[in-house]
Amino acid sequence: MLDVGGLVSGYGRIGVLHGADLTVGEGSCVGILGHNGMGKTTLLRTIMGLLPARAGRITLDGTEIQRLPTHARARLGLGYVPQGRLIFPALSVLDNLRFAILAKGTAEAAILEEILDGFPELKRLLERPGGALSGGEQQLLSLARALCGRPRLLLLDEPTEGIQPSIVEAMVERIHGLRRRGLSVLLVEQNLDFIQALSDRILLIQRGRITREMPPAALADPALVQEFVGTHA
Ligand SMILES: Nc1ncnc2c1ncn2[C@@H]1O[C@H](COP(=O)(O)OP(=O)(O)OP(=O)(O)O)[C@@H](O)[C@H]1O
Repeated sequence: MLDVGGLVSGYGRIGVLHGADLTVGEGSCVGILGHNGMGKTTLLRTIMGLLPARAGRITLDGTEIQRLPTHARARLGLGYVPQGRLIFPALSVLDNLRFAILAKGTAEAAILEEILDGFPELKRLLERPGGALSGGEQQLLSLARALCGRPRLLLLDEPTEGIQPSIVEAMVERIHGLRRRGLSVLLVEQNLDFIQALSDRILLIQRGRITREMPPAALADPALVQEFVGTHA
């Protein structure tokens, strides 16, 4: 479904991705692991069109999208949950969701009902300002917002960062549920249990390139984890 080849991007004169290659098959979940600063967020932002690709190709279901603006990529089925839950803190939960639906331009009531059925935790918080939610609740809102666009492939950037274990479990359940309904996922994550629970394949990113692929079971090997994951570049 997603095919990325030779992707190059960065910030100003700083190169970050130096020819990244990866694929995500229809209905599958691919996890990306790597030390801090290796380019995981940059990879997702470039796929979503928030950063321009300087070279390389991004193909979604056979259509080249690397030159399309972000909203066109969203219309073709890409959804993005950025790191750090970029919700509107002053808007209520309901208005945060409405805003996302407005951006999609589809019938509000039907989508709202569908989304809230999947997020019972948010249903009782609809009038509360987004900024007054706990970190985990904000993360669920951020996920719910991305789903308002009815994506077929979801790009998830460290969804468990700074949230309590019970919400991590809820996120795993939620994402499993979405996958059962056919959603594909590209997941950047430092939480090894989370990435192992969700991914069919795990890719390692080192200095802006995908250098290795491994099955999720390989994360049981502490030496391997020590070598490729962690906080030091
Ligand atoms: N807006 C920016 N301007 C300049 N350099 C940036 C910018 N954002 C990120 N970088 C640099 O690009 C490199 C890759 O950053 P990126 O956020 O993609 O890494 P990451 O693998 O997602 O790291 P982390 O796990 O810490 O989120 C880093 O060296 C970072 O300092």
